[in-house]
Amino acid sequence: MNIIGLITVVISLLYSLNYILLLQNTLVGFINLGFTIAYLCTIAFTAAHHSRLAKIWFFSVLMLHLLVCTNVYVTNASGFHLYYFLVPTGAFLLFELRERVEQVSLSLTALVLFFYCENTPNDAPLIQLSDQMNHMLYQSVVFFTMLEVIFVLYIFAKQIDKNEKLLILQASTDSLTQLANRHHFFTEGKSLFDDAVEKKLPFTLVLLDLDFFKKINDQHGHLVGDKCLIEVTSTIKKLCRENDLCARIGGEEFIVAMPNTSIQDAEKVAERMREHIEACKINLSESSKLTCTASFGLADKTQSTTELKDLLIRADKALYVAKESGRNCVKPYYQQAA
Ligand SMILES: Nc1nc2c(ncn2[C@@H]2O[C@H](COP(=O)(O)OP(=O)(O)OP(=O)(O)O)[C@@H](O)[C@H]2O)c(=O)[nH]1
Repeated sequence: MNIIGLITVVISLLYSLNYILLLQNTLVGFINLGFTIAYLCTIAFTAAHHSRLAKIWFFSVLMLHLLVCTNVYVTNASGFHLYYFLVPTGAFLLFELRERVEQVSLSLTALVLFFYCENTPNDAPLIQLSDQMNHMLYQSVVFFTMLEVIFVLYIFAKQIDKNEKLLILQASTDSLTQLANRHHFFTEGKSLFDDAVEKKLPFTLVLLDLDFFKKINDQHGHLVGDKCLIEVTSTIKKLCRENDLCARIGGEEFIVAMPNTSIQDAEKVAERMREHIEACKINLSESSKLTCTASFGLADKTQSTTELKDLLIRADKALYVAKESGRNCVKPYYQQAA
């Protein structure tokens, strides 16, 4: 709103200077300066967080201004009433979606005023203009209208782009940990896996699950449980490489896809993660701290794993073995095959 208000202030100021300096009519110039100050108030209202009032004020001043231009300063031959076309576009862009009443009523008012100005001749304008000057003003109106439409559409396109990016991010991110969610993991992970198959490069999945997490929730509450999940997330992220894909695929279940990593190397990383999680202390109060542990299951791409889900099944089996072996340990799938 501030940018549009500011642009309008500049355009209105240019017209004021035109009336005073070129057309030598100080009365009209000063009336127009009054409207310029009124546009400036829009910025003041926005700064004072009266956003809805600022928008209503802006469009009301604009419509009154156009009426005065067309029916007091000059005549409709100068085409000032063409600026009414900007009102519906601006109103639908600037008001919130729920502010339908404002959008529709301002647009309808602009429509009515346009036809009123179009059909009402001004027999006694304050400035008598030659045909040439009328034509020049008419062209300036078309020029500024087009400029503002381009600007408004540009902002609109940027807003759509921003919203689209936000929606994509929200649809692919876990809101608590900000990690990729299950859906995103399977989409992104599949392309990483397929790439590894194509290039015949190693690829390992590390699946980890917090131990006795239900007990943590039951004893300390869900907020503390959430704190654990956030802490574990930061530990995993700290120890992963940039190319690894980390995700939260269940309540207390995380996964890391490690492209171009052998199961032996991934095991070392997983062991480091396990140690860091075990060493991590979550503050419950000044004097008490909570620790948690996690179990890990690993599986790597082999000749017999043609799909990501095959790897996940194996990593899940390895995780089961880790849980059965007393938890807080790392179990690669190949150890069980032996
Ligand atoms: N705080 C919190 N808890 C969650 C969230 N999602 C799932 N949980 C809890 O995680 C717990 C998982 O419990 P279980 O599946 O029994 O696993 P566990 O207690 O960790 O036992 P093991 O995995 O066998 O060591 C449940 O109590 C869920 O309510 C979450 O977003 N926040």
